[in-house]
Amino acid sequence: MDSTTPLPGLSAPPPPGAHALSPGSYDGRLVLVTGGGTGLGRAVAAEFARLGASLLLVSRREEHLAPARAELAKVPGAGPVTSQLCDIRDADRIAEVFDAAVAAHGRLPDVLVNNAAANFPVPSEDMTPNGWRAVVDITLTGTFLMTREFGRRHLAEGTPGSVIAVGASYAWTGGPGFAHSAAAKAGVKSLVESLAVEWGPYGIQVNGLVPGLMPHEDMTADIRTGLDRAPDPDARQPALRVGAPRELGWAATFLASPYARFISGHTLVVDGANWQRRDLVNAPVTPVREQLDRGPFAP
Ligand SMILES: CCCCCCCCCCC/C=C/C(=O)SCCNC(=O)CCNC(=O)[C@H](O)C(C)(C)COP(=O)(O)OP(=O)(O)OC[C@H]1O[C@@H](n2cnc3c(N)ncnc32)[C@H](O)[C@@H]1OP(=O)(O)O
Ligand SMILES: NC(=O)C1=CN([C@@H]2O[C@H](COP(=O)(O)OP(=O)(O)OC[C@H]3O[C@@H](n4cnc5c(N)ncnc54)[C@H](OP(=O)(O)O)[C@@H]3O)[C@@H](O)[C@H]2O)C=CC1
Repeated sequence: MDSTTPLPGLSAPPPPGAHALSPGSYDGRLVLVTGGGTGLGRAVAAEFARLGASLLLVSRREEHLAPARAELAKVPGAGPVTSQLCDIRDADRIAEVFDAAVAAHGRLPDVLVNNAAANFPVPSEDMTPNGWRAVVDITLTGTFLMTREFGRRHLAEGTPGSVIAVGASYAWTGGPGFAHSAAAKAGVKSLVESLAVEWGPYGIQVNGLVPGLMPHEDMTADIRTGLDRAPDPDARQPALRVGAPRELGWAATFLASPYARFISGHTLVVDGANWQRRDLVNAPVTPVREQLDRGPFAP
């Protein structure tokens, strides 16, 4: 390969509609996806549906859930798709969601995908206590409350289950400009490790799943604006491309499958090695305030 030949990077994923596991692998299984109405949650739900799963989508806004329900019900091979409105910070409402799952689907969810999270870019010195609380309560406490209810129900019934918690790689590295979310995701990673040991004896597997940069049309405006400031996102990744949401879905369907039953307490990163990236000569530091176009700090 001479210096003029373009580098291949990591190959493009198989096309939408392809699946890694056999058709019908999830027939008769119920998968609950929080935040399943938008973005990566909807993409993960679609891959379970393609393999025959029934779905229960959970989030706060019907305008997110209704179109997703309609779209996912049309996936060839999908089981019934229902949804429940719920703020995952509300433990009482979460209990009602599990009651509704049994009423609608005749079974507890076999798989819980904790995908819902909250995030906005902000320099830490500007962050309000309420802004911190909103992100940590949704991302960490909400994940705990959903997982606790899933575990309690299965322990009471003596049935097995699989939990996946969607994380972010700044759980390991810290996330300048996203300190609340990074701290919460570090908590999620730790929670996975604790619960995998606590509940393994009861047949409940608990794993983390971390997407790399996977742009999608539902990204919040301020994250989208931040990304738009950096042209050619593909060239900024070691894979020479960003991730496709379906790649997270394929990883999730593997992690909750019988082939991954001995994997528990693990956090799988699907990011083409982006979080491992280190340069001998780093790019100059741009302070977070400057990245976010903020003027000098004014207390
Ligand atoms: C430098 C930019 C680079 C960008 C490129 C990198 C991208 C990497 C991203 C990697 C990881 C991604 C992780 C994700 O989690 S993405 C998921 C994002 N999705 C969501 O957040 C869901 C939708 N979001 C929300 O609903 C809201 O943002 C919120 C989380 C705040 C919802 O909570 P709640 O309904 O309780 O919120 P309130 O409206 O009552 O607000 C609570 C306090 O938070 C303050 N707030 C809210 N939004 C913002 C904002 N955009 N900026 C600053 N502060 C905000 C709000 O003011 C409240 O605080 P106060 O009462 O003190 O005012
Ligand atoms: N996209 C990316 O590149 C990356 C994403 N991630 C992670 O992937 C996951 C999905 O992110 P993404 O799809 O991009 O983001 P989205 O903003 O599309 O999804 C967030 C979802 O969470 C739901 N949600 C937020 N707050 C609550 C709440 N209190 N109760 C119930 N549901 C709630 C929202 O639905 P509603 O508003 O209806 O409540 C929405 O569907 C998150 O865990 C995120 O941290 C990590 C790294 C990179």
